[in-house]
Amino acid sequence: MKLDTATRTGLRLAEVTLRLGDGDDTIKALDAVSLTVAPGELVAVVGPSGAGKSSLLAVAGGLTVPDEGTVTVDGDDLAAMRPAARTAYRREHIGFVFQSGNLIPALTAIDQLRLIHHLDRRRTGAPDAAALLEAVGMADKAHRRPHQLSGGERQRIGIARALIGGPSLLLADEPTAALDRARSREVVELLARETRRAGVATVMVTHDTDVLADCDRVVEMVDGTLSG
Ligand SMILES: Nc1ncnc2c1ncn2[C@@H]1O[C@H](COP(=O)(O)OP(=O)(O)OP(=O)(O)O)[C@@H](O)[C@H]1O
Repeated sequence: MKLDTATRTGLRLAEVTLRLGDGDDTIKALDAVSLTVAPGELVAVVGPSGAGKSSLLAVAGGLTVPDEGTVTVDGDDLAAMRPAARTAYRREHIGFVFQSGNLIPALTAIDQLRLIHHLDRRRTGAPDAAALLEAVGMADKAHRRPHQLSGGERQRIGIARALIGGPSLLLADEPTAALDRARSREVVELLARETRRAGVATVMVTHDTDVLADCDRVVEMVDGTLSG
């Protein structure tokens, strides 16, 4: 399961500004935001509703190109890529974890991972599906479908699926929103452990103050600016 992580430098946002809306309604969803996340580091982003947390994940993941500033993953400038190249780059280097796992209902746990592996055939050196299920503590439930799993178990599969391509960057959008307190802690502990083991730079947006102790660093967004 060893990946070549020696050349990784992680995520770097430098003076990123993103304007949304038109005309007089234009707002700065991100206002000169700078953030560096090292390989193996888990950074939590907290802040009130509308502060710009989703916008931060969108630019970090190359889903939105900022108006100003640069976003680099392992030194590769996302904004400088053509859209098709950026999409390919995202598939190959960036993993996403969603609020509720977003699993495919008809597929077993291991097939959720194998599907991504299959779509991403070009990758070499990525961890195999069985090993990843083992790593997230789900080896004994590999053949269950999502409706036969708890919310926390589904989220474990969601994390394993995000890691299957051996990404450099992992972006998690409120991964504990659907979970109770104990399950939330377990899922974020897992995220922290896998972040370190896989040497991935992880950014997690959360409203959940219970899970912050398991993060390496907490930054706060207010009105499109970052502090912490
Ligand atoms: N397409 C859009 N057009 C105009 N304004 C937008 C658009 N999308 C988001 N916004 C505004 O940009 C700001 C930042 O939104 P964003 O979704 O990034 O906040 P957030 O911190 O993720 O909020 P929440 O915690 O509620 O998810 C908000 O003021 C929002 O109203």
